[in-house]
Amino acid sequence: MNVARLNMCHGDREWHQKVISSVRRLNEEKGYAVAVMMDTEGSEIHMGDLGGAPAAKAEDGEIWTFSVRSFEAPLPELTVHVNYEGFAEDVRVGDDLLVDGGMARFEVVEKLGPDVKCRCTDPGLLLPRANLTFWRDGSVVRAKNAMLPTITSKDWLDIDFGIAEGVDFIAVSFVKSAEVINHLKSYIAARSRGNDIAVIAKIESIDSLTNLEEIIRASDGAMVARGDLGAQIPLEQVPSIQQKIVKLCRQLNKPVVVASQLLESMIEYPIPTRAEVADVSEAVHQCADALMLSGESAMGRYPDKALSVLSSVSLRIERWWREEKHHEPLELEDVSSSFADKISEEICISAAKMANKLEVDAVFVYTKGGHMASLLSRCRPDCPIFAFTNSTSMRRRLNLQWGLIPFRLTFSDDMESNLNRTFSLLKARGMIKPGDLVIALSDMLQSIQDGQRLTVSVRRCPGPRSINACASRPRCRLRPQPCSASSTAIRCGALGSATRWW
Ligand SMILES: Nc1ncnc2c1ncn2[C@@H]1O[C@H](COP(=O)(O)OP(=O)(O)O)[C@@H](O)[C@H]1O
Ligand SMILES: C=C(OP(=O)(O)O)C(=O)O
Ligand SMILES: [K+]
Ligand SMILES: [Mg+2]
Repeated sequence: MNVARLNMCHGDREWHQKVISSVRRLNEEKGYAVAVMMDTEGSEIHMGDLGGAPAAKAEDGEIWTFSVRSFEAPLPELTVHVNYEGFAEDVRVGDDLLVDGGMARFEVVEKLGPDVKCRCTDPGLLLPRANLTFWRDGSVVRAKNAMLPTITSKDWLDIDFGIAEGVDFIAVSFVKSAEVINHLKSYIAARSRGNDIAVIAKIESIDSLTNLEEIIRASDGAMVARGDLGAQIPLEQVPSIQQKIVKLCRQLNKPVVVASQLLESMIEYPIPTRAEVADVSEAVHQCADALMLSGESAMGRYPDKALSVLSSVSLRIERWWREEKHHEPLELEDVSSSFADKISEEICISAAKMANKLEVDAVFVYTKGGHMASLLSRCRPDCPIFAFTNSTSMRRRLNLQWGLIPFRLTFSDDMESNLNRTFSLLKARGMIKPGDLVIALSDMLQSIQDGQRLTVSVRRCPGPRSINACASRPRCRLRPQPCSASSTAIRCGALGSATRWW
């Protein structure tokens, strides 16, 4: 895994703090760079805790009470609490009430003050804190519920917690506009004392689709949060919207995560369905930056298996796609706003083209702010990109982006020494071998080399060549790491040519 997501809908801060400490400890002990992403709860409408019961079964035709009243455990029979006070006002008799996007369905039959009586029309299992949406005439109802804030007072406390803990990413649930992203970014800038936290917009509501481009422009990345998205729009629209968001993010040079239900059946079974494997394959083929598990690793029976399946399927698809040269090149539009940036952008485009044409074994990029690495990742070259940065937090952050294998390196003013040290570092890890052809580029060379625009160089890895130099040493970053009850994301694209070493 490359990123651990903490979903603030579940667990308390103390619990999340323990997960963060475990990730930190593993990073230190094993030299990993697993990043932490905190994910806000937002104003989602959901059921209560079912009075401590793990689940409740709703049968066809049963009349259930959905109430905004609070109850002492145990709950009265066939009754659930709803967390949103305006619920009874917003719904109308005849509305459809969907639990978890349709895992169970009810029809509203009567309203009695704070209580709403509903008849079960699709029987199913109700899980604690399950999401609720109500539908009228084929669309999700947007009444007073649409006015709820994107970041609630509880979310602000969670965000303060995230800043204090030094998380790497904050993912904002149910984003409706770019303003909320801008607001959060200034809030973070004022409080995090130079420790930049990237803000990821979760695309999972109708409003986020209406304002898609401005939201993504304002954010440092996006997540196609298909769980809630599929509960807000007709399901058949989700695949095309996923494709559109992934493409748009690449055009705008923002990392994009495809999330939810990738291997859903592995919550219960040790192997995925064929359809799930095809879904993973599609996301990899679309060149998404990262794929995210949720229930599979948060509460499933096979969290580590699910992660290995996600990793091995992605590896296989990437290898196939590279060997067969299956990808259609995407015409990249300009992203740079200044001339200096434009130079970096053009260098990256040329370097990626060169890497593919010369069939080099790797690209090295030396970057302090991460910009050059992300511009290179955007070109999706056919080889791994080893990114060297002088900060551990930037290293973790780069871990989300397609194709980047980030390392921390104390930069010296002498670029030759930087290069030699990185050759040694990667040789020692079996990631390159003597004789390998490498393209090195940097967004620091300009200042180091006193104005010379020497930013791209083609090298061979020094040392005696030996065919078996890197034989069969599995790379430690691919071993699944323990991660109880949080979501996990893996980054795509970094592993292609490395797989032949297995
Ligand atoms: N920290 C946690 N502790 C216990 N259960 C969790 C935790 N995180 C997630 N879960 C369980 O895993 C399911 C799927 O996780 P996720 O997609 O993150 O949440 P949700 O379904 O609420 O959006 C949740 O519905 C919940 O039952
Ligand atoms: C990733 C998602 O958000 P969450 O799991 O927080 O509901 C989703 O809805 O797909
Ligand atoms: K959430
Ligand atoms: Mg969601």
